[in-house]
Amino acid sequence: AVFQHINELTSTSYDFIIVGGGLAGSVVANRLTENPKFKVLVVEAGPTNEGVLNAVVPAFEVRLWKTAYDWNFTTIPGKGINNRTLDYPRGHMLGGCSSHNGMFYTRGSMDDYNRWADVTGDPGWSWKNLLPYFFKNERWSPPADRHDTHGQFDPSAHGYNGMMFTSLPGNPNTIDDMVLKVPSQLPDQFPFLLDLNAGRPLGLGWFPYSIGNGTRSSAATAYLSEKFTSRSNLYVLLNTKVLRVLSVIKASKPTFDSIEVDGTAIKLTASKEVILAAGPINTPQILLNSGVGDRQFLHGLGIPSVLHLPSVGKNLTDQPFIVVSYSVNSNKPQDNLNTNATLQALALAQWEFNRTGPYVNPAGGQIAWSRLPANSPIIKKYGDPSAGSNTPHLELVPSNPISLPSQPSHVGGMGIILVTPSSRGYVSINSTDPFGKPIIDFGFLTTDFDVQALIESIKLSQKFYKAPVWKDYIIEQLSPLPNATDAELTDFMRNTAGPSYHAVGTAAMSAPNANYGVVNPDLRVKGASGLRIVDGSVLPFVISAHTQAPGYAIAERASDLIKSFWK
Ligand SMILES: Cc1cc2nc3c(=O)[nH]c(=O)nc-3n(C[C@H](O)[C@H](O)[C@H](O)COP(=O)(O)OP(=O)(O)OC[C@H]3O[C@@H](n4cnc5c(N)ncnc54)[C@H](O)[C@@H]3O)c2cc1C
Repeated sequence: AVFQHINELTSTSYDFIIVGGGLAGSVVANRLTENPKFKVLVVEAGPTNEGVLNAVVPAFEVRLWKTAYDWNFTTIPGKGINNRTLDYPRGHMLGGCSSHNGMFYTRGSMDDYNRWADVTGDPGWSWKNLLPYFFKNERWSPPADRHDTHGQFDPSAHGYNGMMFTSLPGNPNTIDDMVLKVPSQLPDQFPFLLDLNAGRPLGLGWFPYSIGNGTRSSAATAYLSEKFTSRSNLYVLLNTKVLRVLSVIKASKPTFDSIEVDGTAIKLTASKEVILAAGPINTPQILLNSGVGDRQFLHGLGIPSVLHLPSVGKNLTDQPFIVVSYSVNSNKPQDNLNTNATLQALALAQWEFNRTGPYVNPAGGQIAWSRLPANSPIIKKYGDPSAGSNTPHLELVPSNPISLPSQPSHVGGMGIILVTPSSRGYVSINSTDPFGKPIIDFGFLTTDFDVQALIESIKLSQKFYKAPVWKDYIIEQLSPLPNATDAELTDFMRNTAGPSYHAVGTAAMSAPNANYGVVNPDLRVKGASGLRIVDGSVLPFVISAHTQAPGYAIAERASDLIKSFWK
């Protein structure tokens, strides 16, 4: 059942308590309660996703930012980005970020997973062994407009019986045909790639969204719909913030068995495990508030140390994002959608009528993923942070033209992500107050590799728009200026780079005998009992893609690990 307030709970003791009903927490809650013997409580700080139109209409995702459905984080001034602070939205509702993300559904490269298996010594995290878990998550479905998708994906790379809908873009974008001509005109830089999720994402192709029947599919809609929350062993408590995880010492180890929540002295207990799934920003914050982290640091703040784990909150990774913009010739009505209220009303009416039209696409239809060449002087000089030769360094997403009141013509261009950054940051706290805002610094552009690779990406995007197909479309490059020097491009990036919202790594997995890391490959916290972490914070490296698909695979596998541990 779903409860709005802690006073509604009829019991304070459970087998498992899951902290955070976000992407991973929803999956684990669903899978654990497949076993009727497990009594599971999910505690989610935010409200329900149900009935929230902006979490349903794919194109409305950004309308949830800076609302009560968002944690509204802000980073501290970043050294590599000219001391700018950045807004950092995170989903504050059932489904977590999966209820308000961009819905790109990308797995990354097989190398990403194989490196992770190597580093942790657990082959279960390899590409081959995780594939069944991707399939358990994915239910491939027709696009909203039911267009013929032949030649737009590889059927063997997808799951058809999983929990969450995925589909190719469901409404034509005005630049689709031009983008798709680039591979034949510039085959060396941008070869056509049939499927970006088949393990070797190098080239240009269509990408899927977590959308089914023209609506957002999220961890909440897929794993915590009424069909599942009506299970008699599943309890979902909303609007309740967890402040700390609590332990007792057993056999000289901290054994976690309960949680402290906002606004009540009631302690909720877990006889088997507390599972932290609060996401890569909040999970380390809760750990630090609970005395799990670097002992000396916590001592300095006046927090009694429960478990000395210096890696908590370290290794924060996200991928820097920049935009190269152009003025473009565009005369399609759809390109005025962002400013024309009549078109917007029509688009919403169409969506409401039969879940089709421009509002079924949150963004573009294709991605070009590219790798710096093996003989690149950047790699020679600074090393290669990627996981291997199947792995892209750069993601280029050609963007649909929009009309801007400040510009006489439409504006289009390229969103660029450095998917394999070598910069790292941290999440921390600066007081004993569990309600305090976390300190967040991504360390963006603090390594030479990142700066140089992004300079390269701008040049690559310029090559992209040199393909003959763009001749009548591109008017001029607006920003950065087309003839900018490398020094000017560096300034441009430091002044404009933002996040991709793909935070990971702050409670990283490592081999059981490693002298760093927060969890073992089975996701149990090192040196403790009764505490597991299942969310994006356990990723040791960011995947060379967007992070929701790996999040689902982690949570699906974690559920099996937990089930077999308690068999
Ligand atoms: C704006 C945005 C756009 C994105 N776009 C994409 C995309 O297009 N494609 C993609 O693949 N990925 C995207 N992502 C990333 C992806 O959504 C995340 O990687 C993924 O959701 C992380 O899952 P998680 O389980 O680690 O955390 P979350 O999904 O963030 O779940 C954490 C949950 O814990 C809850 N919580 C936190 N603290 C507490 C507490 N103290 N007490 C109780 N509950 C708590 C939160 O409210 C939340 O529900 C995007 C993310 C954002 C923010």
